[in-house]
Amino acid sequence: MTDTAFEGQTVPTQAAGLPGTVADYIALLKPRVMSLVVFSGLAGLVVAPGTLHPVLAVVALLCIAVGAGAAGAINMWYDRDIDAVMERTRGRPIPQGKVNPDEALAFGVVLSVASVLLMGLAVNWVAAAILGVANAFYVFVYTMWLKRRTPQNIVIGGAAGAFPPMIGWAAVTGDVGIGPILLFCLIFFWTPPHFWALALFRSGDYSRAGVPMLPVVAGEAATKRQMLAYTLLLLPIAIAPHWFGVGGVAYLVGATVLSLLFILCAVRVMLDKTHRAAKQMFAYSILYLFLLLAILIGEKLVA
Ligand code: HEM
Ligand SMILES: CC(C)=CCC/C(C)=C/CC/C(C)=C/COP(=O)(O)OP(=O)(O)O
Repeated sequence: MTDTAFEGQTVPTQAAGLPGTVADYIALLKPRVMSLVVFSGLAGLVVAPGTLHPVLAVVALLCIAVGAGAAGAINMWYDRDIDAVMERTRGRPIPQGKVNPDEALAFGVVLSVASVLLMGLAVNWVAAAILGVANAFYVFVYTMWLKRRTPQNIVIGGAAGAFPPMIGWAAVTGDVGIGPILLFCLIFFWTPPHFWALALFRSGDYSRAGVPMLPVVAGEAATKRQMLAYTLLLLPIAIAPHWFGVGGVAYLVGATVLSLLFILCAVRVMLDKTHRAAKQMFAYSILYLFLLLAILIGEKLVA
């Protein structure tokens, strides 16, 4: 493998004709992000009324994992130009020349179609349809349409990541009611503070790549105000499932305390002149969603 200089960094060029390794293809699926996506699908599956055969439950989760990962691979294919100039993403398989863009696209498309078909044939077509919509939303609405055009990209595009609990729920019941809609809302309103916390300390990346993320376009102060507004909105939204029979008292208490801490994070970010509080808020955002979903799952399992 040879190396070329890229913006002061050393970036390996593609090893002539060599296919990427398994690890490179796994990296295309954005596995760390997708782990929480799958966990949110599991939460929908567990809290839905009724039961699903354990084998089918595993198949449903596998389809969510593969479908979401495949959308991530197509996102990496489309965004290969900006990924190459952002410090956070320039180590990815395509900008590193480890996977050919056409192969990444084919990989993503084949897995997207396969995950939806398998979900439909093995589980049910309602869950399959929502998986297909989530996949298409991430690829076409967020990645191709909004990401490079508007600072509201992740507010609208965030809907893609909010579908997995609904998919898990529909895998069990074959339909969608108020419960999964509220879980959708939870992730939908969680996404802006989750992402903008990261965008605050990565704004140099986005500005260099010409991506109009909120801190780049509207500035840090406006972004911080928006983050606080979303965390305030999230408090009643996070506890709402409890009033509709999804999540018991432990969930109500957990959602209240965790949401108040999220608001506190947003206040600290507003007062912080450095990016320390934003980094902590980004890490907390992941813990917040993980713990909320874990309480939901745990409570249902011990009931
Ligand atoms: C449009 C919606 C979203 C946007 C724009 C977004 C953006 C991001 C970005 C840019 C990162 C950094 C990734 C990296 O460094 O490789 C990240 C990390 C992460 N996101 Fe999100 N996210 C969104 C929705 C979600 C959803 C719905 C989930 C799960 C339910 C999620 C879970 C995570 C996790 C677990 C990480 C940490 C990954 C790591 O450890 O590196 N995100 N997110
Ligand atoms: C079932 C299904 C299809 C679910 C989709 C799940 C989903 C939309 C998760 C969030 C996507 C995500 C990591 C966005 C990152 O933004 P980016 O792509 O701009 O981040 P990057 O700069 O790291 O590429």
